[in-house]
Amino acid sequence: MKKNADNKSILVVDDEENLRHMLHVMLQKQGYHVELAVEGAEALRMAAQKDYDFILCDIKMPVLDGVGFLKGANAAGIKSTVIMMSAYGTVDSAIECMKLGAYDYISKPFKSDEIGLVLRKAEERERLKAENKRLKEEINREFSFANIVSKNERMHEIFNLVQKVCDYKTTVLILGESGTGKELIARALHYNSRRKNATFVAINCAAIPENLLESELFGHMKGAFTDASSDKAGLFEQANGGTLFLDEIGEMPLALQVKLLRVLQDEEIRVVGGTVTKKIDVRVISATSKHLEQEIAAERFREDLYFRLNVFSLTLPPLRERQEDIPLLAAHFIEKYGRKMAKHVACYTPEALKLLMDYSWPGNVRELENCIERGLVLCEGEALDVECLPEKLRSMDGRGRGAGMAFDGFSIKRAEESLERALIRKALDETGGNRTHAARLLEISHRALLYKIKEYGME
Ligand SMILES: Nc1ncnc2c1ncn2[C@@H]1O[C@H](COP(=O)(O)OP(=O)(O)OP(=O)(O)O)[C@@H](O)[C@H]1O
Repeated sequence: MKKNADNKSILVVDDEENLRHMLHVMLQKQGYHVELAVEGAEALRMAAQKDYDFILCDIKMPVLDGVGFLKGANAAGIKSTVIMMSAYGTVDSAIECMKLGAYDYISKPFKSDEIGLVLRKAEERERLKAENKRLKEEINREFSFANIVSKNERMHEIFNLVQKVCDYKTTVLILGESGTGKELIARALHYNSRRKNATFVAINCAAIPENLLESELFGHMKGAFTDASSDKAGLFEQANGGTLFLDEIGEMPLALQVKLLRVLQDEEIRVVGGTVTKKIDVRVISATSKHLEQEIAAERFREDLYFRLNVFSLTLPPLRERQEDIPLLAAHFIEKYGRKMAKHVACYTPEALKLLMDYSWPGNVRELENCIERGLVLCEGEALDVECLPEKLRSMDGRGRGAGMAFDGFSIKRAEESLERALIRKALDETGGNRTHAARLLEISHRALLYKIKEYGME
């Protein structure tokens, strides 16, 4: 017979000598390393000393039967996968064993193929469990603080706050322009908390049509509306025990804001079309790039919900206010995409860095990440160079020409900032970094220049 068990260990527990012998021979042929016990108490002693992959255990035995063995195994924290063998008349006990944590049961008498099949199913489950564990660890690593890059003081204050608040159920509101890392911080809050083994569910409130958002969040009963052909659990239920991230909360329709407030206060949901309420334990993190105070003034956002969400708020600075992060983030993304594309790009050239530093990044870290990913596709050398960067960055030649073009949006304030930054850099270049002379060239006071250098993080 083909060996497929890869020398996995198995403990056979049965008081019938013939069956023990038959299983021993058969399982050994299939490649298992087999050991034997005659009843539950002996099996418990053996399993306490050695981690068997599987335990094949009879239900009816003298001294300690299968049910007693399972109870003892649970109490001793034995993690082996247990498969029960039930004889005629012990099916009820077999079901009790499943409730106690046995993986499956097989009815006696059985054919060798049957036992092989159950064991292979159990092996597949073990493989999936291990894979799941590995993926969870990978996710935990991905959203650990080590992967959130910054040396900016304000960002470090935020990391400290995240660490302080992550284990509490306190609702957190994350503010900041698009692409500043709000979702990344929300995930860090979840994956560094006691909730990390439960689900993190994210929803973008702006991306779901208004009429579907309620059922998406709270679930619906079959027939609640025309398309509700079956019961469906909502995101709150999926995130039970974990975290629900409500992105673009500023886009939530007013009618739904009332319902969300009630859920946050009562910690229970009512599914659409249902009559009963369900208790839920969900930590809610919300985020927006809008000014919610302005939304409240315009009567588009409820003040009471704002106070409920804003128990603890974190404001992420835009990338243009933490320029010192640009080289770090660029190196981080070069490493990340270099690895993904299997390309050995070590770093960036000084000229490329200058362009990255001069640009105002209206799309913040996301825009920088996209720019580096695109750059790596084009890059043929050891270092990311100017020609791999998008035209909009290159059109700023460091002499201030086209500086306004570095800004993609419509905000006059941001365009002015972008132009000011480029002119300051140009003046500093021209004067070899002499701030007094640069201020003179710029026709502003020395004090004003120092203030602007600090404000734009150009030190
Ligand atoms: N400090 C950082 N270190 C490493 N990667 C970052 C950092 N900040 C943001 N990123 C990356 O930038 C991208 C955008 O971040 P994220 O989606 O969290 O932004 P956001 O503020 O939620 O954007 P939006 O408001 O548009 O949803 C992501 O791929 C994220 O991993």
